Amino acid sequence: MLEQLKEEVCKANLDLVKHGLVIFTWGNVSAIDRESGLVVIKPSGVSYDVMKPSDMVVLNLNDEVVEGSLKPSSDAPTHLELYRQFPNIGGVVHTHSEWATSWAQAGRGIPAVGTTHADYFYGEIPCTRKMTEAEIKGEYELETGKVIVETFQGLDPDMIPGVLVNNHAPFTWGKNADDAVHNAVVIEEVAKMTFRSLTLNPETKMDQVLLDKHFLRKHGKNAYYGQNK
Ligand SMILES: O=C(CO)[C@@H](O)[C@H](O)COP(=O)(O)O
Repeated sequence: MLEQLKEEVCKANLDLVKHGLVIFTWGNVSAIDRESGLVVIKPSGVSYDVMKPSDMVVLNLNDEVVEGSLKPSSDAPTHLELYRQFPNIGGVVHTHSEWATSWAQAGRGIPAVGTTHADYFYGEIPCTRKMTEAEIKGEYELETGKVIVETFQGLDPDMIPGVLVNNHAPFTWGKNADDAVHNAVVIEEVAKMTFRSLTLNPETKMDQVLLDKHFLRKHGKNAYYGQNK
């Protein structure tokens, strides 16, 4: 099981490069085996050019390395906090993709103004609040995870599978690593298109009925916004 998950996570990390979402060693992808509670994540600082499945690092949800000789991604504490608090997710992605990072650095959430967005995110993709000095000076990556979870109080992470971390960059998630990468590609595309739409027409908005139509058609009748399931 873990060997297959290492293959999947390694491929997902390499797919970030394929989709043009990362350069150098930026970004990271992980996945969790919910049965064992073990998380497989990219090693820190390793070039994608030489990355292979056996380089992946295995952690438990207490952030302890249980397998692997390399250092886990520096963002591992953020991934782990999301797995602890969002029980339905199976994969997490972090990138510094250009357009989504621009919205994050501006401290703005991405509003839903089109059906491309609505097919994947049921409403605005939120931006977290600024982190406090204490949070930044503390266990920064863990605190980053906590501020993401705080941002989703009253929101359903299964219906909005992504977030912009203020002054930082996007995180996305999904049912597995591949799904999380898919959402990372989409958040970058809607970041680009929404910026252009608002530049052309700052007043543009999307009716709730159209948002409902597109999201509910793709994700089923039980999906609803702003309530706990
Ligand atoms: O967010 C960041 C840096 O701000 C990360 O995306 C790093 O760029 C990748 O770190 P590793 O996963 O290689 O530790």
